[in-house]
Amino acid sequence: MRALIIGVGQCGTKIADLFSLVDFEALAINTSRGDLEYLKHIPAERRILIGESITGGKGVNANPLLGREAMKRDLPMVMRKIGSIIGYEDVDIFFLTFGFGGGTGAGGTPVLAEALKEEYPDSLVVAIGALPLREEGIRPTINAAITIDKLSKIADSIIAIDNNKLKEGNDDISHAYERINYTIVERIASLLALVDVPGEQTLDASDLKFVLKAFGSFATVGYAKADAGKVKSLSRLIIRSFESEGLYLDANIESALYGLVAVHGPPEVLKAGDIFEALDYLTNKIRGKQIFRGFYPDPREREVEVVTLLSGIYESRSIEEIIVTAKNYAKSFMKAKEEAETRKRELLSGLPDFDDIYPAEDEAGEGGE
Ligand SMILES: Nc1nc2c(ncn2[C@@H]2O[C@H](COP(=O)(O)OP(=O)(O)OP(=O)(O)O)[C@@H](O)[C@H]2O)c(=O)[nH]1
Repeated sequence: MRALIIGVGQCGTKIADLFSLVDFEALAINTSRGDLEYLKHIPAERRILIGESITGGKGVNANPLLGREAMKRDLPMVMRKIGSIIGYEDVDIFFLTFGFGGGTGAGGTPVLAEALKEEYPDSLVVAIGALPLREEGIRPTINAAITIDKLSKIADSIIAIDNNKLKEGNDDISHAYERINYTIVERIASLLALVDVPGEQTLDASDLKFVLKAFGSFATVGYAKADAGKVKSLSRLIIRSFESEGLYLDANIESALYGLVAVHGPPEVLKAGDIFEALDYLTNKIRGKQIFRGFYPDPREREVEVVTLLSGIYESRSIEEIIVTAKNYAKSFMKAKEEAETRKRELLSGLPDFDDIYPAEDEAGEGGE
């Protein structure tokens, strides 16, 4: 299976950079030259500066209108670059990584997603976006809500990562982001690493594409890992991967349409009875009742790793909170704006124009003679 990871904006390019570290094909797109230079693993020729004519390479300061414009202006150059990386072998899935709350990622990602869909209709476009922290204030929430709406009409699935759910205690923010980014990459890389790999019962690219082709609804990746010697019940470990602590989005998994579970570990632990018990449980729990599965017994392995992907989710508290907050804010903002306009009209109405007060230039001249 071929996946191409494209990071947009600072958050997105940092995540793409980690994918590059674990050997995925990745590229980085940003309006900020400094942020592109800061990356460690994506080669320089795969870092694309956009919107230089608008921002001078200095970023868009959380303004998604500028992020959108930057991507639009430089889209031909971006698509040429992507085409040259792809060459003649098809890409199965484009993963676009970005932060929902910023300007470059939120504004630029939907534009790029649409162009990719048009140019590569057989490939999937899956958005992987970090949702803003509550304490960041209203603008990131608005940016996120509008971007969710746009992507839901373009992308095949949206894997939303709720920063609020992954941020722990008093972690300082840059460490928190770093840890969250590792978590995202570890989970998705583990999942992708198990596709098209020989095993007991395997997952291939078409299974993964089937699960992710979910008309722009939400998907979430769960994960659980344990020392093989310490696993008392594999079925409980599997269930843990998709119960709430395993997921990084507050979501009602019962609303999911499709699921996929991959289990990797030493053969003596991968007992069929245990695996089927957990799969039956998950199949009955989700609305769509379709679960794809892959078991990968590996005698060299000492840990058991479970990756779960649930898609077609349309009930999520994390998402609802953002949409409702943005809608309420928009409503009260529009009302305040209307009131301000009414007051302005009332205050200024009845004022004369200059010519009502001052005599015209030639009249003044005549008067002066
Ligand atoms: N998980 C995660 N979230 C991040 C990270 N960096 C920023 N964010 C989130 O992403 C949003 C900001 O997006 P950025 O990527 O920094 O912004 P940008 O797209 O580069 O846009 P501009 O900075 O405005 O040019 C905020 O809501 C942050 O919470 C990160 O490294 N990891």
